[in-house]
Amino acid sequence: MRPLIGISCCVKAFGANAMPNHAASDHYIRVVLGPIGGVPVLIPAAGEAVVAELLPRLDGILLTGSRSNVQPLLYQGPPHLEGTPEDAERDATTLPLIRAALAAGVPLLAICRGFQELNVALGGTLDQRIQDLPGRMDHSTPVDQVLPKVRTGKAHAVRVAEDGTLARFWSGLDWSPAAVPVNSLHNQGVCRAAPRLLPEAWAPDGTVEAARVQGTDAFAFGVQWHPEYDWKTDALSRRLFEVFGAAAADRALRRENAAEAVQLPAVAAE
Ligand SMILES: N[C@@H](CCC(=O)NCCCC(=O)O)C(=O)O
Repeated sequence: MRPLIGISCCVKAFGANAMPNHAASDHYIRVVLGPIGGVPVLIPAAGEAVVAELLPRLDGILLTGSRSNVQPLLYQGPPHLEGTPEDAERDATTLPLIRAALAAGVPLLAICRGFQELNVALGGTLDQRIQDLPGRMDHSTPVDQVLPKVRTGKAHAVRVAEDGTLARFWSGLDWSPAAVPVNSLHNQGVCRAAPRLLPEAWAPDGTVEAARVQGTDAFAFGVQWHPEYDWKTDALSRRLFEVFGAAAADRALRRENAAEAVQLPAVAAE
């Protein structure tokens, strides 16, 4: 049985009359079907009650990137600059989803906005426009930029902790912890890391680029970059998804065994 991987959706207005749609990019569907080796299950941005129903049936959670941003009120931050996109319904779904997934030991991989959500869900705060802060780099992409290479190409290098979980995921591959090239499509980033979030990779300006969640044996990891865009050509991106997929497959097996164990007494009684 392939693991069921929940994918967080945004609420986006498009189509006839710009009606609201619950949507996730095709890249996330392809990466679940590809190196993760699972079956994609879209999680609508429909709030906590749906999370409670869905989570026990899932084997992994993939938190997606988005042009929208976590509402500042959720981390006691100053209001966004006018025109900064938010998605309150997504926040009302993903933050409880993250806390519940960690409590239940459901493997979780968080990408870009998902990584920022992970930090906020666990009590951290965000910088809203890294490019405006003194001494920091511009990690963003112009919104009118359509060249595919912006997503698949590399924008800067990150330094990776040599003794961390990311280094372990990548063991046996050809890479150097001093400089791993990544793409970059964000304005915001971790300001104060949540107490349970342990940073494991940094951009040259100190921006946290990857972190693991402490206090759980489950796979619980986030990256600020976008491995979903280049896993076909980048072995490090691909490996990240494969390790997550293996953790989800393990959970699927345990769920299946537990379901069989529950059924056994009933069979014996017949
Ligand atoms: N809006 C946040 C999060 C950035 C993010 O998740 N970007 C995804 C962009 C996807 C794409 O354009 O291909 C921020 O700005 O930090």
